[in-house]
Amino acid sequence: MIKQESAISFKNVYQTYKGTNEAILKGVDLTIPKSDFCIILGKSGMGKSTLLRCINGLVLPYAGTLSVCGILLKKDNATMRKIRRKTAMIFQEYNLVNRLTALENVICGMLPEMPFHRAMLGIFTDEEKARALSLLKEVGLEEFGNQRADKLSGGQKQRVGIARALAQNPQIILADEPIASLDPVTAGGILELLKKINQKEGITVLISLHQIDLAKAYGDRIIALLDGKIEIDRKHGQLTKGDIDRIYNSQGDHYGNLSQNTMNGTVG
Ligand SMILES: Nc1ncnc2c1ncn2[C@@H]1O[C@H](COP(=O)(O)OP(=O)(O)OP(=O)(O)O)[C@@H](O)[C@H]1O
Repeated sequence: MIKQESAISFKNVYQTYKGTNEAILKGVDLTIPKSDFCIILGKSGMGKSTLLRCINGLVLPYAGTLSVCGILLKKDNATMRKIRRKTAMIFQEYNLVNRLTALENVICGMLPEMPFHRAMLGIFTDEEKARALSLLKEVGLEEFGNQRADKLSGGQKQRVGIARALAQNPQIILADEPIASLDPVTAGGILELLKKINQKEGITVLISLHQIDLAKAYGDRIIALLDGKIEIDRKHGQLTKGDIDRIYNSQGDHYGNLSQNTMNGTVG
């Protein structure tokens, strides 16, 4: 078997926030190979967002090692810049600039690579505009380039968020509850799009979700955080009811009886 290079590698990683006594991540060991499409489950507050934020250096572990695309995460600007150029984030609330058009929002993904004066003055080349347009086409929004971001629907905004992420030419996409504000059909469309991008371009995709049914439908791999560690790590189709019990009903029952709501619906 050919050994796959890893995109992300956590080794015994601990993380905490300032002013918090207890660690959030307590010895995370996790290897994500290149081109994985991996979904992260876990009860609210278990550290899914924290795990994603560690990967692009928004928060830093205090112990253990974390490598991203072969680069060891360290608290120096040069390393951070390198890692941030390889990782793009997609957010639950889209984080678009409302007063800009869809096209301009996509171009925002290219700003780190642009000369400072052009980025400051908003002077974009025809090539950059054409690339942004082709990315809008890729996410199905070719005709919405001139639409202000605040005039788009939630699903359209998230598609612009995905196009903006792609404009960064990332090797890894980190999506933090990207469908939490969307209806089920639109949500499925967004996961479908991320899957297509993963398959077509080989970009590693890591998504935190609360929807077990969608995690099972789309995740090639499903991991779950519990008490600061990776409690469950399953390939597509292997997640069991017992796993779901462990993820959501351990330590007393925060969510009522497991049964119906966690097997099929949204939890969090
Ligand atoms: N900036 C912060 N400062 C202090 N504590 C924080 C900060 N961000 C998150 N936390 C705490 O860290 C823990 C993990 O939060 P995190 O957002 O990573 O969990 P999550 O699993 O993504 O939750 P959810 O599913 O509700 O989004 C929580 O107890 C949260 O209160």
